[in-house]
Formats: sequence, C-alpha cells, structure tokens
Amino acid sequence: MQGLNSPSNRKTRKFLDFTSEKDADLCGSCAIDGILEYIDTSDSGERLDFYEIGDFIYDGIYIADGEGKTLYVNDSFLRITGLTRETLIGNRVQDLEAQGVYLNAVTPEVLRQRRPVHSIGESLCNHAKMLITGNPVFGQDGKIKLVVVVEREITDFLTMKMELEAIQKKMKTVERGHIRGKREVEHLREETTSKPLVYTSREMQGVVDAIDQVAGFDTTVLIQGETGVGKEVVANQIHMKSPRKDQAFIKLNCTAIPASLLEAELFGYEKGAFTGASVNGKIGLFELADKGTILLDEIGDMPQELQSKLLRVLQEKEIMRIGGTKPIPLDVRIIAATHRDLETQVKEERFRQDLFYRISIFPIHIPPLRQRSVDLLALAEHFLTRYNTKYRKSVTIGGGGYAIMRSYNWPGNGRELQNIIERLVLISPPDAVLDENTFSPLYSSGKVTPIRDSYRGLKAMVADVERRIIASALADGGSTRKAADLLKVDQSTIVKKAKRLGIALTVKE
Ligand SMILES: Nc1ncnc2c1ncn2[C@@H]1O[C@H](COP(=O)(O)OP(=O)(O)OP(=O)(O)O)[C@@H](O)[C@H]1O
Repeated sequence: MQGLNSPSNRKTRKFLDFTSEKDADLCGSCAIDGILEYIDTSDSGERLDFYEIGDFIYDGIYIADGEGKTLYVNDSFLRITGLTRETLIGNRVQDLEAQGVYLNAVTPEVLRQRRPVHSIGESLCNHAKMLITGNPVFGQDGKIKLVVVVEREITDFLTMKMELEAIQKKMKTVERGHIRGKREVEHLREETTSKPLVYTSREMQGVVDAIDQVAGFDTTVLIQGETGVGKEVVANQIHMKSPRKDQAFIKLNCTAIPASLLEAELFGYEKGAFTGASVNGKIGLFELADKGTILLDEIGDMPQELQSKLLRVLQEKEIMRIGGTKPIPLDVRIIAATHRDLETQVKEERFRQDLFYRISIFPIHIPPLRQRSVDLLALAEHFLTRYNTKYRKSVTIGGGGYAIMRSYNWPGNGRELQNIIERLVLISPPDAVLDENTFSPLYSSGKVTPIRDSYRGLKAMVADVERRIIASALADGGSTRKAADLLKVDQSTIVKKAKRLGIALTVKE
C-alpha cells in the first residue's frame, strides 16, 4: 500500500509545500504545525522524520487528503481504534464508513463544513470512547489539501468523571447530613437556652450558688430531684455559664429510647455494623456533643451494660463506635440527672457503684415545688406571661387562686404547673381571673397526696385535707349521693362542704 505512511517514501515526502509565511498562517488551526520533514536530534546527529515522531504521540493521529483518502495513521490511532494500517491506508473514509469500519467519522464532515469539527465517538472494535477533533488544512488555492484528525481516548477519563461524580454526590449527602446535624444541634440549643431558671426561694438560691461554683469547671455534675422540678433547666444553666456555652448542649433521655438502641444513639456506629444499620453509619450523641456538654437525663434508668461503657468514656475520655476499631477522643462535659435515689439504686445493685462515685462528684439537689411556695407564685406568673403572650390574652390569677394552688401538692412540679397554666389560659376568656373555683378541679384529679411541707395553720391545713377527701370521693363516686355513701355522711353535707371549700360541683347531684 503506497501512501505517505509507506516506508519507501517516509523520509522523502512532505505533506504540503508551504513556503511562505502566509501559507503557514493558513495552517494556524492545524494540529500538526507547519511542515516538518525532519527533526534534528542535535546530540546524536540522528534525524527523526514526522512519521516516527507521530508514533510517540499518545493521542491518535489520522490524516486524510482532500478527498478523504487515508494517508497516515500513527500507532496510537491503531491502538485506540483497534484497526490496522492495512485496513485504512489508501482507502477513502467514506468507503470505510460504508463498509461499517467507521461510524460517524469526522473527516467527511470536515470536508463538507470546511471547518474544524469536534465529536465524541466510540471505537466499533473495542468500544473505547474517544474525543475526536478534525481540522482542515487548506492549500494556496483555498482547497482542502489535508484533514488532520486527532483522537483522544477518554474511556479512563469518563470512568474517572463518573467516579468523581459519585464521590461528589456522596460528599453532598454527607454535607447535607452534617448541615442537618448542625441545624439539629442549633435547634436543641435554642430550645434549651431560651429557658430561664425562675425562682425567688432561698432553696433555689442555694441551687444557683452551686451552679455558679461548678459551671466554670469540667466537673461531672449529678442533678437530682423529682420529675418536672427543673433538672434540665439547671443543667442548661451550668452549660450556659461554662466556657462551653457556644458549643453544643445535647440532651439524651435514657428512658425515652429502647435499651437496644441506646448504645447506638450514644456512641454511633460504623456502616454495616449490624443488620438494619444505615449504610453510611451514624454519628453518636457523644460525638455530636464534642467540645460541648451532654445531659444524660434519667441516668438511673440506664441499662447496666451501658453503665460500664459510660464509665469507660468518663475514664478514658474517648468512645468507640459500634463496629468501630479506632477509639475516638472526646472533649465532652457530662451532666447526669435523675429523679431516682441513686444511692438506693446502688444498694439494690441496679446502678454501678463505681459509676455512681464517678458522676456524683458534685451533686445538686432540687427541692420539690411544694416546698417552695414562693417559687410557685413566681413560676405561675412566669408561665402566665408566657401563655398570655402566646394566646394573646390578659388572664390573671386572683381571688383564692393562689391559696388553692399553694395547698396542692404539685407531684409533677414545674412541668405540671406549666401545663395547667397553659391549659387554663387557652380555655379562659381573654380577661379571665383564675380563682379558687378555676383551680378546684386540681383536687379531683386523684393525684393529690398529703401535704407535709407547709405549715400554714391547722384550720387551713385541715380544710385542705377535707377538700381533697371530698374531691376524691366526688371523682370516684361520680355524684354527690355516691360521694356521701363513700364518706358515710348525708348528701347535703357533701353539697355544703363542697361549696364552702370551693369545690366546683361538676358531678351529678
Ligand atoms: N425553676 C424553673 N424555672 C423555669 N422553668 C421551670 C422551672 N422548673 C420547671 N420549669 C419548667 O418545667 C418544665 C420541666 O422542667 P425540666 O424538664 O427541667 O424538668 P426535669 O426535672 O428535667 O424533668 P424530668 O425529670 O421529667 O426530666 C420545663 O418546661 C421547664 O421550663
């Protein structure tokens, strides 16, 4: 096969005889710059012709004449396309296309459009993907003398691109998760930091003094007190008065999550750590709280197995994710809270003694609301303001309202008071005055327990007890007649006493 590529004319032929600068300019867009007959390798004195150089080029080079007849292909072109020189040299690209050797070749397009053409193609032999650029080379007469085609294999590049896209997608998912995590932390922080500690009592002043003493240090604090007494509010005060105040404050209620999930929630897990685990793994609350504070609420209810792991975290200051192999160092301040008597729990071997000692370095006890009647008033006012604002009302407490509230036991403490005030503000007319009649249903709630803590005079205290007994009988009996039967008195006595004691008779006569 005779052509530019044939060995016999390799060292003697030129592509085109561009002699003037003007002619060279015509070739400005051409992949092969100008006419290179030989290149001197000055050190060795050897001379390489263009064809030999072409075989050192990584991209495939294909050159056709103005009719589309193949004149030259380099080795890379053969490698990329999987074709042979014998198939190509001397043959017209249009014929090769017709024979199915090529599909959508750019050379006929370059000849037709008389300008550079770019395309992405695929080798029919080995399905390699190619980026193809065809350039026309014009002669002095303005006719196309050559078409120079450069083919760059992009299979690897496309694979890399796909891999990169997959990685970018994954990164976006992680980023979204991270942002969501950050938002959750923000939300949690806002929710809790917006809660002030309301008090006027000496007892709570003692609690606030303790907060001030310990807040600045990383000491573990154990907050004890009945349910709803404000343990979380106190924990938040400690965090907000500590150098960690701008970091996360994470709260975990150990009873709110099934024991089987608690470990994963606290420590997180690596991907595929167990059946049902998220494929991306999960960051635990300890890690989320890094540099900040974590409140382990209801620690007295933490499963024993987890108590040992928590002890390790406190000692080693690092955690291990479930299914993980590398410990993760942590800088977290731990505050524990419980409504249980942990010492009794320890005696009954339901709580680890060593963990108890570890977390009770600085205990804070919050007395129940029934022992702090001045706080009851301050808190009631605080909640009234909050819910009047929320429901756009001006409800007040008056008449015997406060007196009757003070005589109640408040087993649910601040939380119960808050719920009752919200409910009353919501259902009352805008300017309502909440008096003893409004609060008397408290006494038919069945939750009332004996008052031990406030001596307010025998008469008032006996009246309280009497009020509770009658309210309870009315609630259980469902009518004044049945209440009278239960208490072995006349029905008229029940009616008279209820009226005197401020019990609303919502039950049947
Ligand atoms: N002294 C207080 N000042 C302000 N809000 C209070 C106070 N005491 C209780 N509360 C309110 O009562 C509700 C319950 O408080 P908190 O969650 O802190 O109680 P807790 O002791 O942690 O309860 P639990 O034992 O059920 O976890 C909260 O809405 C809180 O705002």
